Amino acid sequence: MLSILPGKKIAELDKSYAREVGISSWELMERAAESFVSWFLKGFSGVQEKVFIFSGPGNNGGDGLAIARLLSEKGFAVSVVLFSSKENSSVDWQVNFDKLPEGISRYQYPEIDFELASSAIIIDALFGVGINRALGGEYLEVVNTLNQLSGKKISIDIPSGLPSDSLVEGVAFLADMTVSFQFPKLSLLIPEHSKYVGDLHIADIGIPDSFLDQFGSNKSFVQASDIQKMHKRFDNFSHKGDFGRILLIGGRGGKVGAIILSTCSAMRTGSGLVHVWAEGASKDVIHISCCEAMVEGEKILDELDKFDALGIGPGLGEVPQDLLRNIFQSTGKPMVLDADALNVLSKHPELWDLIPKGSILTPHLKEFERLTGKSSHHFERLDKASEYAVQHKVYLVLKGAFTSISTPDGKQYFNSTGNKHMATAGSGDVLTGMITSFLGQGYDPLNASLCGVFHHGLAGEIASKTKARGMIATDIIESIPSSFLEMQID
Ligand SMILES: NC(=O)C1=CN([C@@H]2O[C@H](COP(=O)(O)OP(=O)(O)OC[C@H]3O[C@@H](n4cnc5c(N)ncnc54)[C@H](O)[C@@H]3O)[C@@H](O)[C@H]2O)[C@H](O)CC1
Ligand SMILES: [K+]
Repeated sequence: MLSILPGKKIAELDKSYAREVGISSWELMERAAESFVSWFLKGFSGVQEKVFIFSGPGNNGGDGLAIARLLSEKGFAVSVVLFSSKENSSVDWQVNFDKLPEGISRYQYPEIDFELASSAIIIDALFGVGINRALGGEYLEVVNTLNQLSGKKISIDIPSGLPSDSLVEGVAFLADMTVSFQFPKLSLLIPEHSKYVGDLHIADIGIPDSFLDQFGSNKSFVQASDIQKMHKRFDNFSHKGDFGRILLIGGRGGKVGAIILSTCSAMRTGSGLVHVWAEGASKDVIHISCCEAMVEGEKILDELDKFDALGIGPGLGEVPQDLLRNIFQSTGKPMVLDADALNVLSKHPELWDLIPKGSILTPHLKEFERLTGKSSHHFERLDKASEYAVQHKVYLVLKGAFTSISTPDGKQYFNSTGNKHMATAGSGDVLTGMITSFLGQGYDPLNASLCGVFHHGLAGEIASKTKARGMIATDIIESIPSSFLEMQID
């Protein structure tokens, strides 16, 4: 799992890692440049466009110069645009400046004709995590000009102008892609910054996770290799009881579709037995839509103990708070709370401390707002999510791009899968079914949340390969099995 360190810790990280393994800071920069170039070659090998690299005065600019050299060695037509004099630039910048091969065109800003770069690939190496104020002067001018150009735009480490741990002030580079070193900076994961970041890629520069752990960050970025280790393994003697018996509660009135999506998702996630509590005409509809499920009447609420996990909320509609209160008081087991169950909690804070410890709440941004009030930006929302999780000893899954999972012990995990096509009706109901399924299969609440969120995103990515904008929640469900195959989970 990749620790996410604050920007101001990164210089210290570089220094102590270089000392530990006996390499120079220049060698670490070279690794970063090599890692960027190997990513670049995967997507841009053989393209005819010129490459323009805009290099600022610090080590981000130094990365840019090293990348210029490496790309030129690979045969790309590279130009660099410089801003500071050699003496006013960082030490490793100077080393890389001296290593620039003859074949690279050099321009000292403002002596550059932007017509030359109009359809070139633009690489932004103006500022990285060392930015300490809003862009001004010639940097503001150049970023404004670059933002108008039509070619592909790539940022090194972080789009110039974005601070690594707080909200942008003023102008920043609008990248199509950002290649961030070792781990994503927190700022790259917040919705307000997505238009600057574009597609995010993480370039490994060889600092082991265990080394990053020493810096004691409470935030981590979760990738496929982490998820693989979290899955439970079942053997050939396993029977359906081992895969858990769960109860989903919702689907009243006109919202039966929501609980059907959760039910089918839970089945596809591997639950052995899925029961659904529903009312009236909903019962038949559920039976027809998911014939593997068992549909229950109100009596089942007196037998909650026989279930390994509960998922409450999708399509539940408005219910008296007593329904939740009774459920909370009759089982101490962690459960998943979503949608209308969260709306009841928003109106009745007196229920918060009755929620069984270790339960998983899965609000989208609006539901979270109803629960904890308006936030002025996502950094504040993340802090509130963490506070809520710690205070009420629950897991808070805040849904959206890079869904965050806040834990009762104050940690925060960010998911790496999913895409914009998943912002479709019912997508959240699918997630509820998946997390409840993992919980019922005996995963602890953290692993159930992380695996649920990860596979939900991966299934969405798989489905959108053929469905793109036309993808619907049912397509995500159909792709859950492929997400297991892709991750080699049997
Ligand atoms: N482990 C890693 O991730 C590695 C990252 N590398 C790269 O190094 C940069 C960070 O380099 P640093 O020199 O600390 O900072 P910057 O390049 O961002 O620039 C700092 C430089 O700029 C001045 N400054 C700050 N803000 C402004 C402004 N608005 N206007 C003008 N000048 C400004 C500041 O005073 C400094 O002089 C990291 O992002 C990676 O790209 C290493 O290459 C290897 C390991
Ligand atoms: K940059």
